[in-house]
Amino acid sequence: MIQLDGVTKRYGDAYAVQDISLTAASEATTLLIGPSGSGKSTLLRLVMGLTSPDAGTVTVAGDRLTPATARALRRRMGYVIQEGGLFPHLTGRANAALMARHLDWSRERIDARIEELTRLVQLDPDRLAQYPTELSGGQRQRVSLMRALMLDPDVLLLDEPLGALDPMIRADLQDDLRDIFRRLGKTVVFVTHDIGEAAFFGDQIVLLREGQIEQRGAMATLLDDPASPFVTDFIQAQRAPLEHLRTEGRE
Ligand SMILES: Nc1ncnc2c1ncn2[C@@H]1O[C@H](COP(=O)(O)OP(=O)(O)OP(=O)(O)O)[C@@H](O)[C@H]1O
Repeated sequence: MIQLDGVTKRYGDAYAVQDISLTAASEATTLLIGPSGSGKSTLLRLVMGLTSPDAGTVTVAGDRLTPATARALRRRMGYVIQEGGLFPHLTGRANAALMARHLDWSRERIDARIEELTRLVQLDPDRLAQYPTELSGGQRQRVSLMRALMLDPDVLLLDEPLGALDPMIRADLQDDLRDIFRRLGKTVVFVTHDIGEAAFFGDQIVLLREGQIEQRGAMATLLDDPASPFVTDFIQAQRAPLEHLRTEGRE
C-alpha cells in the first residue's frame, strides 16, 4: 500500500503537486490521469523518493519515506518509464539483472529469477542477449518490466509505459500487463494520458488537475457522476476511434 498525506511539491512559486492525500491499495491498480503538467510524474517521483516533498508524508508498504529510508525503500519499488529507460550499452539480460548484481546475488539466483521473469513477461529468452536498440518498443518494455520486477518489489510504478508503442503492440501489452498485475497482486500505480487505458486497468482512477485531485473513484463514477465540468471535458476530449465517420453519416 502507498499512502500520501498532505503532500505538496513546489518548483519556485509554482505548485507541481498541492496538498494531495491519496491511498493506493495493495493488490489493486491505481491510475493517475490528467492533462500535461497536472503533476502525475511528480507524484510518482515523490513516491520513489527521487524528489522530496515540501510538505506532507509518503508511506510505502508501512514505512515512512525520508531521505534516510529512501534508498532502502526504493529497492522495494519497481519503476517503468515510457521509453523503458534501459541502459543502451547493456544487453537486455544485464539491464534486467543490474540491481541484483549490485546486491551481489549469486549467478544461479540471478539466472533462476531471469528465467522466471522471462516466462512471466512472455519474452523470447534469445532477446535478452540483444541491446535495447536491437529490440522493438514492445520487447524493450517487457525487459523494462523484468528489470522493475527483478527484486520482487512490493510496489510497481509505471509512468506512461505504453505511450510510445503502436496500437496493436500496445493492446497486446495491455492484455499481458493486466494479467501480470492480477497474478502478482502488488500495489500498482500507473500513469497514462489515455482514458481507454485507464478504464482498462484502473481499480481506482485519480484525475489530477493543476497539482490537485479533481476526482477519484471508479471510471464509471467519473463518467456518470462527474465532480465538475472539467471531468466531463477531460473524458470527452478523447475521440473514440472512427467517431468522425459516424458524425459524417457514413455508418
Ligand atoms: N524538475 C522540475 N523543475 C521545475 N518544474 C518542474 C520540474 N518537474 C516538474 N515541473 C513542473 O511541475 C508541473 C507538473 O509536472 P509533471 O511532469 O508532474 O506533470 P505531468 O502531469 O506528469 O505531465 P505530462 O503528462 O506532460 O508528463 C509542471 O508544471 C512542470 O513544469
